[in-house]
Amino acid sequence: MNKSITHQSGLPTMPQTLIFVTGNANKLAEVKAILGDSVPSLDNKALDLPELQGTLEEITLDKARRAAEAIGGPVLVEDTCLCFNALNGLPGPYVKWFLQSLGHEGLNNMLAAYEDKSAQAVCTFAYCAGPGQEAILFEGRTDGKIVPARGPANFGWDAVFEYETGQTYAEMDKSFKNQISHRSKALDKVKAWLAVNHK
Ligand SMILES: O=c1nc[nH]c2c1ncn2[C@H]1C[C@H](O)[C@@H](COP(=O)(O)OP(=O)(O)OP(=O)(O)O)O1
Ligand SMILES: [Mg+2]
Repeated sequence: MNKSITHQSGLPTMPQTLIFVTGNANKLAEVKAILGDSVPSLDNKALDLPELQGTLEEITLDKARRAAEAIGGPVLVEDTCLCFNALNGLPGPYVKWFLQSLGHEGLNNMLAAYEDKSAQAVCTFAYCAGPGQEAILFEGRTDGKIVPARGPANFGWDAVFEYETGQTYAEMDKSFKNQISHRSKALDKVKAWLAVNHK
């Protein structure tokens, strides 16, 4: 159970344990590696929450609300998008379903008609203090381009996303990915905010 600090007003604020809710073990491993001991109160819960359709902000805010209701306390969630510039940002938040149906080759084929293979990896974290509370967003973006798969295929679209070094995310040392990734950029903002607001 979460313990909470009580303000003079009597309203509970900033409970000590923050639950990161995700159904994705690879995301969890990266979040733990990036945050290290900097957020000692972080725990996690494996739940695959239903996701709304809409903008990435709407989807992540709604995901946070559902997570806070499921957990009954403060939560962190994140939603990851892969946005193809030639397709005005699609598949974006729907990349999970495109990847599941079409695979790495299908993601490449989606861009066959376009010269522009550039893409952005976007990670949006949301913090929600509890059921019925408004969530706050933290976004990180990394530019790259879509290439035929190279490297281990064990995490989503890592093998088809090439960074400016010429390596795909999948070919990188994990520690290097965790320095330059969309997720690490978003977590820098989360970390700074938690340091002030969540003790
Ligand atoms: O760094 C990444 N490198 C490669 N692929 C990635 C990355 N991060 C997420 N992904 C994949 C997982 C899923 O196919 C889609 C995002 O969908 P998304 O809903 O955010 O993730 P999910 O459903 O697996 O976990 P969650 O329970 O946190 O919603 O992109
Ligand atoms: Mg999901």
